[in-house]
Amino acid sequence: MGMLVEGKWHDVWYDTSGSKGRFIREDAQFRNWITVDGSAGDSGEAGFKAESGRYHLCVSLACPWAHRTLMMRSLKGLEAHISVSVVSPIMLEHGWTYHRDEGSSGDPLHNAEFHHQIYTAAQEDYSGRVTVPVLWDKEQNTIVSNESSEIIRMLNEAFNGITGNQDDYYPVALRDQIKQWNDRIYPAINNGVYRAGFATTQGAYEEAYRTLFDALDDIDAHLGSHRYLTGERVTEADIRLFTTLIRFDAIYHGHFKCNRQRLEDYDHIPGYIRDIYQLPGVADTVDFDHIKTHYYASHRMINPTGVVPLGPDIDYARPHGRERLIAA
Ligand SMILES: N[C@@H](CCC(=O)N[C@@H](CS)C(=O)NCC(=O)O)C(=O)O
Repeated sequence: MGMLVEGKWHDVWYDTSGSKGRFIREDAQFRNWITVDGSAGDSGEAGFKAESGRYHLCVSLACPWAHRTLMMRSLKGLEAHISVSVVSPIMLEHGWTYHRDEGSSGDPLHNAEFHHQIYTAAQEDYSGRVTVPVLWDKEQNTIVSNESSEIIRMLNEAFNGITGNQDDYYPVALRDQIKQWNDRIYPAINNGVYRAGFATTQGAYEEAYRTLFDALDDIDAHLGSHRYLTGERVTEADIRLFTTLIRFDAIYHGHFKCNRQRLEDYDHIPGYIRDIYQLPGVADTVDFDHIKTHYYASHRMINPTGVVPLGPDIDYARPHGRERLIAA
């Protein structure tokens, strides 16, 4: 774990000393947009036009933020149009790497050994965290975006003319509802599990834990009468929630101390997880080997031995029974 300072790699863990032990996630810095016609917006920088074969995603199969982009790529039928490389699940003093012997696909873009080389290839003097996902433009040789919430919106709408896939996970009529869910779920759940797991004081941990389970309780109750968060159709809010939920019992419950209960012990959340898991193509984006190896073997500050637990043994392919909520 580390970061770049003016293009040079430094091996440092998250600094919580100025925030009373609270983990604060840094904002992503590359925030450009792919559009249908490549229009650059008002700021005048070069635009990014949706084209088949031009863009590439660098992901970790372990990372819930990167997982959003893989899910959207799959649901929108973009596999043949946007290529992917996968980092090693083990992230230690060099940050994310492309070590093939540890399960990485290698880096087809620059044959880089380290993911931070992708950042300095885009911007020589980059300062900041070196995260996945990264959406890379092979034409301009630069990073379009390293913010998953924005990448999934681009994948949802910019490539429809190329794929013919018109499925809309961010429909205009549901945007207010989606925003309300995202605004609650991001701090309390997506980032909430990290706030619990990376807290370095008892108070910071307890605050995150309570907020997390309050939100999960509310969602479980909501899902008792709604198949998906906004009702009858899957939206980006479900995709964003799913990537945290699918990791919860295997990782966050133990490793991040989110252990009031397992998600499997809720009434409605387990069926909801399986419902999304069983959407076409989604199961193929879930890799528990990478997920478990990454968290348990990389966060040596939390798990110094790096030993990876064998359980839990949960069958996400078993029937979910949630079709009944559509007719209700
Ligand atoms: N806001 C970013 C966050 C991405 C992120 O934090 N990814 C984690 C992996 S789960 C990462 O790469 N962390 C490395 C680091 O912080 O040094 C997004 O949603 O894309």
